[in-house]
Amino acid sequence: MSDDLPDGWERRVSRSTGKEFYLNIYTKESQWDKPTMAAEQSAADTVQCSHLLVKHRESRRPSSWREENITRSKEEALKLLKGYKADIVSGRASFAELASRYSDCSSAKRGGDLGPFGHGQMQKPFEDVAFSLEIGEMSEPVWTESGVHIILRTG
Ligand SMILES: Cn1nc(-c2ccccc2)cc1C(=O)N[C@H](Cc1nc2ccccc2[nH]1)C(=O)O
Repeated sequence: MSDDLPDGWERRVSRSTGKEFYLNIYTKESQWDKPTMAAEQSAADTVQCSHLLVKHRESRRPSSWREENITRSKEEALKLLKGYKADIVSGRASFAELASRYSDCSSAKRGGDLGPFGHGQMQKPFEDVAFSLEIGEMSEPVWTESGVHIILRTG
């Protein structure tokens, strides 16, 4: 066990950003947030999701690749997100098309795909809904400190 890390985790530094991150030595999954529990020893407990995030002026970081200074209200963000979901459900647009165009997350460049992740890697409200979805299922709006999301489980 590293000095102050739970069993199974190692501290690493990102070559691109110089930021510290944490590596699960068993599953090779990485996360920005400092782990609080011993690392899972099986990759079985992971899901893969895409999401479309709409930020608002109270978001943890009210800025994105789309808009340097995000000033919309929470109510306006939710209204936008519900409109995107309606377009996806109706078949007027695909999830990836709208996420790549409108998501305030940098994963927009991958159609909203976040890749596989396990417990403890994403903000808890997001994780709880992501792990509750069946593959192919889309969530209702989910609030995190980043903003409001719709989540599509893909794996
Ligand atoms: C968790 N994460 N993965 C990526 C990502 C993944 C694949 C390719 C490019 C970026 C970006 C992020 C991220 O935290 N982005 C934040 C916004 C955000 N906050 C989130 C909270 C939960 C899940 C996804 C989230 N994305 C930002 O750009 O301000």
